[in-house]
Amino acid sequence: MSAFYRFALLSRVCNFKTETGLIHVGSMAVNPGRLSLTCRRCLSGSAVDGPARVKRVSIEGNIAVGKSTFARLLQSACPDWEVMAEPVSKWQNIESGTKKGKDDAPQTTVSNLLQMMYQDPKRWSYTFQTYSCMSRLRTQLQPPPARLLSSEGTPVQVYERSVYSDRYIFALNMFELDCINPTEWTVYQDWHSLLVEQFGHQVELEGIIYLRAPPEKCMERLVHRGRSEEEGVKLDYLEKLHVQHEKWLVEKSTELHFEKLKQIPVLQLDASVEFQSDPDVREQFITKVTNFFSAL
Ligand SMILES: Nc1ncnc2c1ncn2[C@@H]1O[C@H](COP(=O)(O)OP(=O)(O)OP(=O)(O)O)[C@@H](O)[C@H]1O
Ligand SMILES: Nc1nc(=O)c2ncn([C@H]3C[C@H](O)[C@@H](CO)O3)c2[nH]1
Repeated sequence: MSAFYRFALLSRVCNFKTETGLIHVGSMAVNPGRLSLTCRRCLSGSAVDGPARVKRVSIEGNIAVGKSTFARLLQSACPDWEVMAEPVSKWQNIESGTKKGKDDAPQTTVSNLLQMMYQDPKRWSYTFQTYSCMSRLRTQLQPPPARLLSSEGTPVQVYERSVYSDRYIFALNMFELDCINPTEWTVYQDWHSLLVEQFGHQVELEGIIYLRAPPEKCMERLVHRGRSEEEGVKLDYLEKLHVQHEKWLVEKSTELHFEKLKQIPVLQLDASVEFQSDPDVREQFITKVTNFFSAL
């Protein structure tokens, strides 16, 4: 595809305006902070139909595949898109403050549940999944910002992972690895189903973006990122998570328990390509995402 055609295509769906007023798609993420993006009608508009319903989409993918990086790209590309980050820092800093010291002064302990889970998965996986799922639920229940509610385009709330990957990727994987025992797995599934059914439409998604890359590439990025809790993560673990993603989102062989989830459209993107230094690749990604959102 020629550069001109790409430019024309992207300009049709989403006009990016620089500070100078020039439409300048190619430099979009080179320096996103400098951009003022205007694409109120970048998605099939509902301006004439009254307030738009906010669509909800999750970004799924293996550890270190690039979800946060991709999410930042989306956030800078269109004001109608609101990205909700995975609450990792909450899992790393759990404050418990009930114990009293000798002098009766209240004491606060901070624990890192992410680290505890990686260091002793048999002991902590169930606890981790209860907390990760609860924090994802809280994120998915947050109302959209006013900016999205008053949008004349098609506003989209984008979540980094979801209550569904919590169950069908991670908790399932931990069960299969024997880090969650059969009783814990039954209990987890029971409350997970109850919560998702009770919250109904509030936690439903309209679409999923699957960032796909070979586990070896994710391992490379994980090592490069150097998050201390992940020091002991082996390629074998990423391979298992890759298989879980493939079964759920590509082969569709994972047993699902929610009707809407069985029909959900999935946009698959090749995340093994380097887009941070390549504006053409970024443009292609944004175009695909824009078209995907407009079709939901
Ligand atoms: N397309 C890319 N090309 C090259 N490097 C990338 C790309 N995307 C992300 N990275 C790098 O890979 C590392 C992991 O990226 P990131 O933190 O976005 O992953 P993630 O999927 O959000 O991770 P997690 O599963 O832990 O939430 C970072 O160092 C990031 O700079
Ligand atoms: N066991 C387990 N269950 C989850 O639901 C889950 N979600 C994320 N993670 C790990 C992956 C990254 O190291 C880090 C940030 O994504 O947290 C999880 N680990």
